[in-house]
Amino acid sequence: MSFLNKEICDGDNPDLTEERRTATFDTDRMAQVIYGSEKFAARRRQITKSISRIPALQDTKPLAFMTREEKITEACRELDVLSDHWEQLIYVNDEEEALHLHREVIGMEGHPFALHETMFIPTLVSQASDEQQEKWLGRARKREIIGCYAQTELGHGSNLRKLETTATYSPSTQEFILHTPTITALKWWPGALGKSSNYAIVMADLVIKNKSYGPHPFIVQLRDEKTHQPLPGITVGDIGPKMAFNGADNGFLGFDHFRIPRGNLLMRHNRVEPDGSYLKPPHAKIGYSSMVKVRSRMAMDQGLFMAQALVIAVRYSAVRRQGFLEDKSQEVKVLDYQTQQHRLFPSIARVYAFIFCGLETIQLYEKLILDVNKNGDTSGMADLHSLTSGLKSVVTHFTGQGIEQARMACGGHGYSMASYISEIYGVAVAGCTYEGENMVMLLQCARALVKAVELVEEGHPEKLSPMMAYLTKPSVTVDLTVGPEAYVKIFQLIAKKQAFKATEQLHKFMVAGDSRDVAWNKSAVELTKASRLHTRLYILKTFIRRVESITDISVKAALTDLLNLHLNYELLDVASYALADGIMSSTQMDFIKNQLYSSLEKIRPNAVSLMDSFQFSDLQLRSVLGRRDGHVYQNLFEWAKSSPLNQSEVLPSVTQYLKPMMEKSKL
Ligand SMILES: CCCCCCCCCCCCCCCCCCCCCC(=O)SCCNC(=O)CCNC(=O)[C@H](O)C(C)(C)COP(=O)(O)OP(=O)(O)OC[C@H]1O[C@@H](n2cnc3c(N)ncnc32)[C@H](O)[C@@H]1OP(=O)(O)O
Ligand SMILES: Cc1cc2nc3c(=O)[nH]c(=O)nc-3n(C[C@H](O)[C@H](O)[C@H](O)COP(=O)(O)OP(=O)(O)OC[C@H]3O[C@@H](n4cnc5c(N)ncnc54)[C@H](O)[C@@H]3O)c2cc1C
Repeated sequence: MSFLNKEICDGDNPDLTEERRTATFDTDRMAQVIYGSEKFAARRRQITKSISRIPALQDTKPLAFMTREEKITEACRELDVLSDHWEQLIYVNDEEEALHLHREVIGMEGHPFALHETMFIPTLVSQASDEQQEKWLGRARKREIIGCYAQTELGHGSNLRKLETTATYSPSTQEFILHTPTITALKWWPGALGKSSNYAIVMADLVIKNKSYGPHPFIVQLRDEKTHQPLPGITVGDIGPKMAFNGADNGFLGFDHFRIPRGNLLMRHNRVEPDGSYLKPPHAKIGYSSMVKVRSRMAMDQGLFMAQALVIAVRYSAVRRQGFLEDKSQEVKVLDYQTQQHRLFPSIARVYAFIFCGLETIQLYEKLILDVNKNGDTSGMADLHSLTSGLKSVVTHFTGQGIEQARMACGGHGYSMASYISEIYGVAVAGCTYEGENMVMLLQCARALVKAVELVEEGHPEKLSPMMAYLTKPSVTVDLTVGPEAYVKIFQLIAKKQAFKATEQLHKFMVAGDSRDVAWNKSAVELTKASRLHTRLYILKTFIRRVESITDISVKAALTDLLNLHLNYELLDVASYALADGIMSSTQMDFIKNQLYSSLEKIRPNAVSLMDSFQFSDLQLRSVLGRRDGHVYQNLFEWAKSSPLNQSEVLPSVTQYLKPMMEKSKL
């Protein structure tokens, strides 16, 4: 059966058309699985089509040739055009549609509303009282004001309890006095803070009558709404160019005894009364919920970053011909090399795995916020925190690796900014740092694991959350030919062993006299290993659950091949643990390897379509190598010709220096 879409393929590179002809499934159906529903997958296509009909939303010149100022201006121009067409393009206030619109039109290099949508509004939704929402949320949603999330300081990011910015309550005036006492207390890094935002959520240490209550969120106006000048008492600016994200004005911010009304402390869960008495929140970490929101989205977002790089690399690998196999009359597509498949296909499997996890964690967060806001029920917070802490660390790490492999898989052209892969890499790996540095977050996940192991050791396995239940599983011999469940069992044993070993090491140091903190630090590497295994087990199980639930037979078959590749690749990747503990034999290792290689062959005919199914437009991809039509070489030449260096034949650097130098040498 062929699922070739004639309309799209006419005039495409015949090598790509051939790939699309061999697909065994319908890419529209696969898109429904990727994007969670038929409705949203269809809406995405509809929005993409509408965007393509608005000339002002097409790219003006390649981003690679723009300065930072030009990138920022271009993003703002696009935002302005978008806001004129907002209601005609998407359902207002639909978060997923808005995200798609931004991703496609503005791309990934950042824009003034990125933090407004991802952290400013979500903080108002989760932390502001009804009265406060009445005052600010509507204005924020209508984009009358632009906000960001200012938490990290020059001296502290990971350790929130040591943030130095203070918000001291003055009962006589019923105001908070925001102050930056030292240079290290300057807010540093917040996206869109430097030049674009006129409001911010500021995390500051709440101080009442000389007592510190720790970091709390405040809404703060930074700039005059008419002139956009910083208000007196505020120092604000851009922190300069970064590895990527250069369309964003990450900023610094300092306060000089800057006064805000009492009502600017976000008071949904805690309160400061006029006399300065403090009402505690129902959970000590409820003020951290905006971070949990972004972390809960990161499996999806990182999956989509890696997907973009892989669309580019897989399509390019199907049009790039180099070397020979049997037939010496024509060079082969590089995608036919086993090494190329081994470089790319496991990452394709991870993309799908991360996205399926992301769909779940986004829903878990939405449910949690509903429970907290409607019923004051915070019981889900600890589990979601440990899950998303592990997940953000694991997915960002593998996404970075996968994108870098995709770049190398494109040979020399991958290194050119025409591929756009270097930009995707730079943007994606920021995720290893933002929303909690990966090691720090793996150690947060480990706290929950150690607690769970201790419960088992203390004879209370019934108190374990479902995610931790595997810690009670007995060791068994497993027959891998049985299918996915057998792989899960082995993975569970490996993860369980590591969790117990790391906890044992921690306890050993404590018994020897170390404090828990010191013992924790001496066991930290082992603890992070346990967190990674625990998280990878979760990802693996989600992948299996999702594939089992699919009803379309051809889509399910294609994803089953991908799942089998994932199971074998993941198990092989952690085989050293299994071998060391005698969980797996070397014969089983050979079985896994053979399964892995045969999965590569099965996936090969579907590779292009597995990536086409993400239905990224060329506008969103911004890649000469990854174009849907596969006309790579002509367009690379056009792209190079548009380089500013090629706008004149003789550059000033030549007339000013090289020519005189050569003339001098002739004398
Ligand atoms: C229409 C709209 C459409 C659009 C809508 C769009 C929607 C969204 C789209 C999104 C897409 C984005 C893509 C691109 C844009 C990217 C931009 C980049 C953004 C980057 C932003 C940032 O980068 S923003 C700063 C993040 N900065 C951190 O991330 C600091 C890490 N640092 C900590 O987060 C704390 O410092 C740390 C370590 C927990 C210790 O906190 P700490 O010291 O207070 O606590 P302890 O360690 O002592 O822990 C004591 C006990 O608290 C427990 N616990 C701790 N946290 C908990 C919690 N949250 N919930 C429950 N429980 C918690 C813990 O588990 C312990 O429990 P136990 O005692 O039982 O073991
Ligand atoms: C692109 C980008 C966008 C950002 N956007 C925002 C934003 O919008 N708003 C905002 O407030 N912030 C933002 N940030 C800041 C970001 O959240 C912090 O950089 C991040 O939380 C890490 O903190 P840090 O820089 O203090 O790292 P550090 O904690 O200084 O990390 C340095 C090293 O120390 C290690 N380390 C630190 N603590 C521990 C520990 N307890 N145990 C073991 N190892 C440890 C880390 O693992 C790391 O290797 C952004 C950052 C980036 C890169």
